[in-house]
Amino acid sequence: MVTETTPASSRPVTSSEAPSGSKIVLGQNQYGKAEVRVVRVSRDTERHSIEDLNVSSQLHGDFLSAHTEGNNEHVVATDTQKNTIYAFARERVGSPEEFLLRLADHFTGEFDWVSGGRWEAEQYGWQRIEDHDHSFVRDNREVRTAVVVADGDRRTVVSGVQDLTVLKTTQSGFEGYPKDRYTTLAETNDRIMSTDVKARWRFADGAEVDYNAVYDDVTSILLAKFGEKYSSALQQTMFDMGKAVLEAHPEIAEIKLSLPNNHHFVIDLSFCGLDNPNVVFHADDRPYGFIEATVRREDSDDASAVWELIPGFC
Ligand SMILES: O=c1[nH]c(=O)c2[nH]c(=O)[nH]c2[nH]1
Repeated sequence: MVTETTPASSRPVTSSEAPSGSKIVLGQNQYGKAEVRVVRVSRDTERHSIEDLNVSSQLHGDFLSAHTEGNNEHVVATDTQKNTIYAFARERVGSPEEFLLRLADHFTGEFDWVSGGRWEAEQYGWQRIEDHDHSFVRDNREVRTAVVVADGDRRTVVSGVQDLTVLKTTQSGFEGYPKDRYTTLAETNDRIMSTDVKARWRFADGAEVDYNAVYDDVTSILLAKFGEKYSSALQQTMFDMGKAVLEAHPEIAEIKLSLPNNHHFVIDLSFCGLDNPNVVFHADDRPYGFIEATVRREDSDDASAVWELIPGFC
């Protein structure tokens, strides 16, 4: 007879029977290599160029026996996934979206049990130093992002931008909001408005896209709309930004925006007898207002399964 020393309730469940009697099964799972930093130098001529990416690969498919039996015959090693990223970069990158689509096709085509996955990239910009052929300075203006979700033959491409910090010194206000006993905020029709633009736009299935050109145009539209007209609230400006992107790009089905309101408070300088007509501000880093929305075509398809794989957006 085996003597029990650990109370049954605190033992890990090692069989497929939970204490409640219901069977324990493997739920959603994915695995791969995260954050493979790959820098590709194009050096066909003396005038070099750089593509600087941070790529993650996650496979979906039949990996049941790896989890439940320790059988790795389906487990394409994460190390192999990393090597594949480097090897594919040897041929070309082109755009993060095309690069990820090639990885998706490779892994789903090469391994029968890989039914799909999620490939993601951040891309960092470099600018030439004074038109130099092979010297560059990192352009930290923003980070470009791309995600490809594969599910069988379906490919969903979501492009994006983040850390694009913008500020306007006037033509922004916030008035007409409800006042209750907790309200202290003064109404204003002249304030600084600033945010770090984080956006993701999903392409309609099967769209033929020049991803680099669309990226440049979408970021220009977002910037132009931020400054263009008087803002009654960040909510209004955000919707205008998203709407303008969809109006200009029929191949985009929807765009999600996630915008912190980087508050700038006017400092009261009366303590030393000075006025302050919106000249000196305190740039507060927290707390911040947090304004998020999806702007979409009314008849766009439901891509909620894809968005579940892209956290951080409502
Ligand atoms: O643009 C704004 N939207 C808000 O919802 C809000 N709330 C707040 O206190 N300030 C602001 N500003």
